[in-house]
Amino acid sequence: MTKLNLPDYKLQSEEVKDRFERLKQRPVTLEVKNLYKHFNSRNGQVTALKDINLKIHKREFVCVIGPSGCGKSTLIRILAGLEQASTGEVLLNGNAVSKPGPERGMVFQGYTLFPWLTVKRNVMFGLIESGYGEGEAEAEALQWIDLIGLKRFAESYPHQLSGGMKQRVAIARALANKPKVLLMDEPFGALDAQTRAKMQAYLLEIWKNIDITVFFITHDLDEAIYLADRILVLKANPGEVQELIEVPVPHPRNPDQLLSPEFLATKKRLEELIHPPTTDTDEDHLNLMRMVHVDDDVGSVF
Ligand SMILES: Nc1ncnc2c1ncn2[C@@H]1O[C@H](COP(=O)(O)OP(=O)(O)OP(=O)(O)O)[C@@H](O)[C@H]1O
Repeated sequence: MTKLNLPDYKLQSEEVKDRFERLKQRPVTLEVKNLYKHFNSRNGQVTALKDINLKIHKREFVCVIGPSGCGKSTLIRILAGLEQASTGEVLLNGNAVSKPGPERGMVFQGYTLFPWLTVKRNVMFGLIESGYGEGEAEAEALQWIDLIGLKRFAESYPHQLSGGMKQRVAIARALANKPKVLLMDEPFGALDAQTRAKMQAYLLEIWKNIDITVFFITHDLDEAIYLADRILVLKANPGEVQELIEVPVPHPRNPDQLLSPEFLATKKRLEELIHPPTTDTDEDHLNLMRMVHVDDDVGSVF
């Protein structure tokens, strides 16, 4: 097998370097400071998050990856104000976050639409809650429904929509309240590969056109690289920052870049971080010895 000669994932073209320079000059929208989260469990205290520090700039797209149990969902729930930090703080445009608020829209994996409401009513829901009158909320909701390409389905119910369409409505519903930050916890995790790819392109298109900062959890390395400006890699037990990677893939993103050297170099680095090579255990050696002993031909393979 030919070995690919990949560049260092830290190597950035002038174009990418310039983009990060500009990005870092934008105001900080979301800041996490010295954040710890402990849970009490039957087996004692679990430190789900340890000393997390992070500054996310206006209109930045940050993806979060890490092994199961590294605290991704706990972190996004704290950012959403659904969970409290044990110590440390979260600041949104300099103000401490302690509960959910309209400046943070949320889209999670399960289809969280109200099944008894039409698409239009689902999108209107948050607007009515925040004080819009019926007519105004309807006009605003219809604009968002149009933007997500579901105008024909405004009067449909969630069960009449495909998975991808439901998530588009969930995105429209979150964005209708004009949040500053969109918090997404594996929003495309339940979709088939083709729909997922469409949703990624679609999300990037929306992000390009509106003033929104995105914090996006995923298990899919390609998805993280394709979408993110930076990727936050967490490790487990305790959940802490392992690396914050500046994705060296230029914008605008397109699916052809999935095979570009900088994309593959970033993926290789993420794989090293997420799935470090396992070392041989005593057990592996025992099994090998057993194989060599029982067979006359097997031995020649080694
Ligand atoms: N309410 C809770 N009570 C006790 N422990 C919890 C609670 N919520 C999370 N934990 C623990 O905190 C750690 C982080 O959990 P969390 O669900 O945030 O991880 P995750 O990275 O989102 O995992 P996954 O990728 O599997 O969804 C785990 O050890 C989990 O068992």
